[in-house]
Amino acid sequence: MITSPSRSAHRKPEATPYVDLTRSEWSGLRDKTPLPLTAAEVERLRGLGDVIDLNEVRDIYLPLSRLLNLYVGANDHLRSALNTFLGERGSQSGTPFVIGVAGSVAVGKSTVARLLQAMLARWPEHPRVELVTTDGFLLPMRELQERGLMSRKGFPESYDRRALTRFVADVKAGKDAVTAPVYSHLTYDIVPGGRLTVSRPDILIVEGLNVLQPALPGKDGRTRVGLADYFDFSVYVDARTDDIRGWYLNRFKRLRETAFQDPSSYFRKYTQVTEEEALDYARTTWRTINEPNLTENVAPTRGRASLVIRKGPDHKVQRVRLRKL
Ligand SMILES: Nc1ncnc2c1ncn2[C@@H]1O[C@H](COP(=O)(O)OP(=O)(O)O)[C@@H](O)[C@H]1O
Ligand SMILES: CC(C)(COP(=O)(O)O)[C@@H](O)C(=O)NCCC(=O)O
Repeated sequence: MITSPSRSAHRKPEATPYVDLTRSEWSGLRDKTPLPLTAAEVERLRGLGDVIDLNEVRDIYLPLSRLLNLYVGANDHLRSALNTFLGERGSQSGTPFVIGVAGSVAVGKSTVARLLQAMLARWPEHPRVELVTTDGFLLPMRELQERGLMSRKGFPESYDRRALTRFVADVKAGKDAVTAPVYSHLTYDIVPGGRLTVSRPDILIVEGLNVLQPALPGKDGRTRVGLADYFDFSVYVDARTDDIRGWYLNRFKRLRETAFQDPSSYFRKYTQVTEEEALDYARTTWRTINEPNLTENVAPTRGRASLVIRKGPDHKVQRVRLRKL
């Protein structure tokens, strides 16, 4: 009797634009890239509560540094092809390669961004790497209060998104001395008169909660060019929401013993109450601000990232998903 093969045997593997790699598969892709940082340098770049060490740098961030070096080189070729085509209308000189780093509050994206900055700057092809965090583009506290947005801090509407996009567009266009406002975690506000200047870097890293958000349509209903449209590559730092919540609360506890003690800290009042009372405030902030923002705005942008790095409960990266199409 002839039996037909089961349906599933015939089913083609589902087409996906991603390649999923385990930690060890990904770490094997570092090839012979040398380790450019010392343990002391990694220590200096590590954020509060993060556990990144030299093993993590070797296994996770070296392959990424190698991949990005290859991408920057390929992008230069593409740029010269475009310049040849455009002739006089092409850009005068190289435009920076722009990398977005996205993820929840307290997921550790600033450590990832700082590590990438240090590692990418060691390549002779692109030594000038600038890092900008989007918190500088938050509306000043007074304006957030006036608009009733204090409990929406970090949500897309709490930023001057137009200024942020203009900033990245200007850097990408190769303008000299482009400036951005500066935020202070200490005062929980924009630093009055503070400016950060970026001058024609080889690479610009833009780190923040909402960097992968699509642009809102204009008043005429037309789509606008958004921040992420200027990215040549993007990284989403991912983890289970419960783990991130734990990291947020732990960090709050440790900040209470350190940065909050500073008389100019906005959070100084939480050093004057019991730890339990302070933690109650942090739990409420997580539940009413950071978690809804993660669920409604940040996590839905994950699929737009060129690379998703997934951390386990111990902060160590377990899996990596790279966009290949
Ligand atoms: N209230 C605070 N006071 C001082 N530093 C803070 C405070 N909140 C966050 N930070 C620091 O600011 C940096 C950015 O934090 P965050 O925006 O939560 O992003 P992530 O944890 O993903 O890097 C971290 O290095 C963190 O330790
Ligand atoms: C400043 C932040 C919005 C992060 O901004 P980002 O650098 O991602 O633009 C965040 O750290 C924050 O302060 N969130 C408000 C709720 C809280 O106090 O945790």
